[in-house]
Amino acid sequence: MTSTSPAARAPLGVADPVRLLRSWTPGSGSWFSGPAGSLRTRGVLTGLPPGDADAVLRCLRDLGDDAVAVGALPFDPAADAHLVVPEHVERADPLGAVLVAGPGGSPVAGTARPIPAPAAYEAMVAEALARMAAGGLDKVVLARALEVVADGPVDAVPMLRELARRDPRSYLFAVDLPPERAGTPRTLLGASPELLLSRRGATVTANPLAGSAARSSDPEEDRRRGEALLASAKDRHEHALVVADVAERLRPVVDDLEVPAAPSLVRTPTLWHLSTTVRARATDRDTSALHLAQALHPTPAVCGVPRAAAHTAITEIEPFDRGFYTGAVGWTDARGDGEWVMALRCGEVQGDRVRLWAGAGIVPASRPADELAETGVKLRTLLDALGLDEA
Ligand SMILES: C=C(O[C@H]1C=CC=C(C(=O)O)[C@@H]1O)C(=O)O
Repeated sequence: MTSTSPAARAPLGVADPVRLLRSWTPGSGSWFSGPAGSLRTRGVLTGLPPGDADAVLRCLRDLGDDAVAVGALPFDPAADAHLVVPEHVERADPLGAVLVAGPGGSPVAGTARPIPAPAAYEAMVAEALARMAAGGLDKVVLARALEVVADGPVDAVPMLRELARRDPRSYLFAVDLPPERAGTPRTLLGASPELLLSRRGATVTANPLAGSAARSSDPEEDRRRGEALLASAKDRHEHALVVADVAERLRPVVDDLEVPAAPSLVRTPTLWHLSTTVRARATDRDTSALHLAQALHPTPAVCGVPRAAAHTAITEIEPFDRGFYTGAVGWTDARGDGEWVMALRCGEVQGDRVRLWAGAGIVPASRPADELAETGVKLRTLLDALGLDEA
């Protein structure tokens, strides 16, 4: 069955996930795919208040039971979110293991400038370690960026297909952002491994990740690296800080919180991560997925502990504004259901520019060279989609 329906009125259709992916073009709306399904939106019925989850839920309820809001939350909770009610919404099964056939497109020709230079990123990590030694900061996530300037306009379509081809089981997204230049679409696209929060009926799920190790092409070495990550005291500590924060912030707004005592391993094509799936029951119909996502964000997987000190350190140490990177992308609907995914392993495409980012959690046992290398591996997700070698 396939249908395209006005978001606010008719039931949502169930379409072919590959067709939905193939239907996406920059500026035409947004596209999401994850283990629970795919979503493609078109047009804008109305914009929404930038950060007010109560007002968003009220507005969706006024529009009808099937109304959906989609968009992106910035890293800085004080900055404006970008949320819209689309004109049309289609849903499909997860892309999952579905083969996304076809060539990914030719490599982008151009230059990539690291921001800051690699040695300066190591100095940033050293600065964070000095702040930790001085007291008052237990963990901070520090990011670096690559600014790609291409020889012509960058086509986000083959990039998205290549991301999907390489990792169809990740949380894939292409979100329309408000253009900075009239007539030039601006898209945030990526393949994130991390679910910030989903709510389906009463079931609430969060899946914090923190603690990473590069994969190896040799199966034996790859397995060894995964096991070493699971046994690493430094990474277990980095991870535990995130899980504790997520549990503490969810507890007041949910029932029956279940937090596993130890993490497990998850993998992307390039990295192993420590992962904990937190489950709970939502009891209040006025607490939507957006409310819950905002209650958690920014978790120490992207900010740090304590949150305020980490946020200050990020603002003072990083040489750029993160914008929507390390924010969240996703949707919430009139019933309060929704899914918000961490905006990681992503890039922003606009005209002839692509900006990509990667960060790493810094704890007192971190070493600058290791964190630089880890961010290099994380940048590969988007560099591979662009067909570029630089990291
Ligand atoms: C900040 C990023 O990853 C976060 C999510 C998973 C693992 C992380 C880590 O091990 O440092 C980071 O906290 C990023 O990919 O840019």
